[in-house]
Amino acid sequence: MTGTAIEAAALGKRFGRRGKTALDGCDFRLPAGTVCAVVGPNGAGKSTLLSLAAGLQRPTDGTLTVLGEAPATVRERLAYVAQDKPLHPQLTVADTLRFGRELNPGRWDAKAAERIVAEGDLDPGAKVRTLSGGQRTRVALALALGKRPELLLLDEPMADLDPLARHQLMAALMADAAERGTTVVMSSHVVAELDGACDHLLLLGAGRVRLSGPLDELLAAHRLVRGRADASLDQHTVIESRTTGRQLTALVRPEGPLGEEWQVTAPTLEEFVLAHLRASEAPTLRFDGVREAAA
Ligand SMILES: Nc1ncnc2c1ncn2[C@@H]1O[C@H](COP(=O)(O)OP(=O)(O)OP(=O)(O)O)[C@@H](O)[C@H]1O
Repeated sequence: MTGTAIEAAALGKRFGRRGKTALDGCDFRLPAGTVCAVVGPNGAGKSTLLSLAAGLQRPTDGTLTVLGEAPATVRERLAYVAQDKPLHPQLTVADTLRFGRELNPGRWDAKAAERIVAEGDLDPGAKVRTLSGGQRTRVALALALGKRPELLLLDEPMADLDPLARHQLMAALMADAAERGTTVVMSSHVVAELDGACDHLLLLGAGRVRLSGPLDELLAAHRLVRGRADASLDQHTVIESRTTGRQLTALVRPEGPLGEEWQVTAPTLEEFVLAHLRASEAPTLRFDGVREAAA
């Protein structure tokens, strides 16, 4: 699949007249067919962005297009799993999936949905209200995948799953997305669960885009350096540096060759993301083809 899955231009969302600004001047483009991680500290605007993309809220500034259209007009082509995973508590698991089929005539994939449920050993006759948080997550993901969406929006989908279930569901989700070219946009606080799964990153901080682009390009623009605390990194953009005794460790965006006084390695995804989360003032970096509007 080619084209753009989501595009934001000067996107803003404010709650109430004098209320909180959740998103402010966000510009980014997400190509179709990618698996994108949305990362950022609490309150950064991740859930707001996902719910705007799902067409459940409207921007107060700028524009957001999803699959080339206004989000509310493409609801049939996307699936959204909210953080609280609202399901009907009185329905059984089987009824819930039946409901999914009725709501999605002509596109419901019963096999895909039933497989997700079966892999969790869920009793199809069990009422949703009797399920654990993790089991409900599984049913919500089954509903979402059964819909055969072109775009899957997942808000911290794995938060209440045990590590084995998380691993297994993540693998099932990624295999399904790869097979069908589904675009997946997934917010998460667990960087380790994104490693190997995501090929794109959108890092938000205080409602603004701080990193946007293919993960490999973003990572390749950074180096982890170790050296003497008195050596200079003046020529480079230092994202974060720490000094322990006489030793300095820093994540940098090199602006030229790094001198021989530095021991240079590629940062892991975790090192890269954590450094950016800690360094909230680091300059924005994007490789998504979007030219940032003048501040
Ligand atoms: N319905 C609302 N009314 C008022 N303020 C809101 C509303 N929803 C979100 N906000 C505010 O907008 C900001 C962004 O919230 P959002 O839930 O999008 O952040 P988040 O990045 O998803 O956070 P978390 O990681 O904690 O889930 C927060 O300051 C929050 O208080």
